[in-house]
Amino acid sequence: MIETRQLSKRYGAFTAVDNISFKVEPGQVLGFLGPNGAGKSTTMKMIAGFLAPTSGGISVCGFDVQKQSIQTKQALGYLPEGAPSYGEMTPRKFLSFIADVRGLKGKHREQRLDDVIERLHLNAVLDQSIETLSKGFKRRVGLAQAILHDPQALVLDEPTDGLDPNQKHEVRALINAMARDKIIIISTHILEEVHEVCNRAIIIAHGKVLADATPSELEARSRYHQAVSLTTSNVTATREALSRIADVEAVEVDPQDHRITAFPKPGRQIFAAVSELVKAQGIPVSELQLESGRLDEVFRTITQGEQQEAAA
Ligand SMILES: Nc1ncnc2c1ncn2[C@@H]1O[C@H](COP(=O)(O)OP(=O)(O)OP(=O)(O)O)[C@@H](O)[C@H]1O
Repeated sequence: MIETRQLSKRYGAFTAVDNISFKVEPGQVLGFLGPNGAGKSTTMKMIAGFLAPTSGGISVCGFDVQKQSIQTKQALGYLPEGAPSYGEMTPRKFLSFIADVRGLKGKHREQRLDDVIERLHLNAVLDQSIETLSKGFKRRVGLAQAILHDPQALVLDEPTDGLDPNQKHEVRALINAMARDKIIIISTHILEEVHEVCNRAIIIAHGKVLADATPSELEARSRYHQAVSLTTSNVTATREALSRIADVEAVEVDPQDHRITAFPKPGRQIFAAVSELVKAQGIPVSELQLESGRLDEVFRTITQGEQQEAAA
């Protein structure tokens, strides 16, 4: 388990992380979301033991991060923001160095090195200096060092930053494969990533936790939750017909793609009624979709609401 207890970090008078408490159990992939400067990296650095908290405590797999730093580092893999240090080293030398620091020996050492090199597809760049690698490869070298000792807990700061769509997909698959028995915390700006890899999400802003829920629970807070969207060439008539359905509260047309969205009255379901209407009136529809909710809208509402409160 990773546990933070009333964790705070202040830089002079500025509070970057403000009284954050949470527990993450094995099998959970926690997505840490928040606008720029929210305090995500600062929290992750404290969990990884790279930054001392101003107050509060952290334990990783039962070890106190500050008092048992060696045991914590054995139990934890950490991918910091940006590229690995030691840019003049090649990935081969860098990973070999990390293997030594981690105390890996003999056959096990070779197996772990082979495993991460293969998983992160590093073979082609093993002998090129890290500083000359593309951003995506630098990120993958960082990930390789984080998982090299096969730790029980992983803290990954923006693991897919700089990767192309194929690489993003592969790294998300890797995280999913590791998720079964590990404790994983990732920070991300990419909301679709939350769906693909996380089974829990914490939204923070100004160093405070504003939401802690599953991605589905967050989506259920969206005004699009249970709304029905469709695309048709017959926009005006369809809009009018939809607004006459008894359980429809409002109908909106996206000014950009002319997609029509019907919103249900609270607690009502409208998908069946909309489908029947489309069939009965022979409306030419190219897409008809029941919306689960939009995380981007929930994220904006939660974080901007907090900003407005802070300004008031
Ligand atoms: N060493 C430092 N001295 C003073 N302020 C700092 C220091 N490190 C971070 N901060 C401030 O603390 C706040 C939180 O920073 P942090 O990097 O944790 O945010 P973040 O959520 O990771 O942002 P991003 O999404 O942009 O990476 C920011 O306002 C940042 O400017």
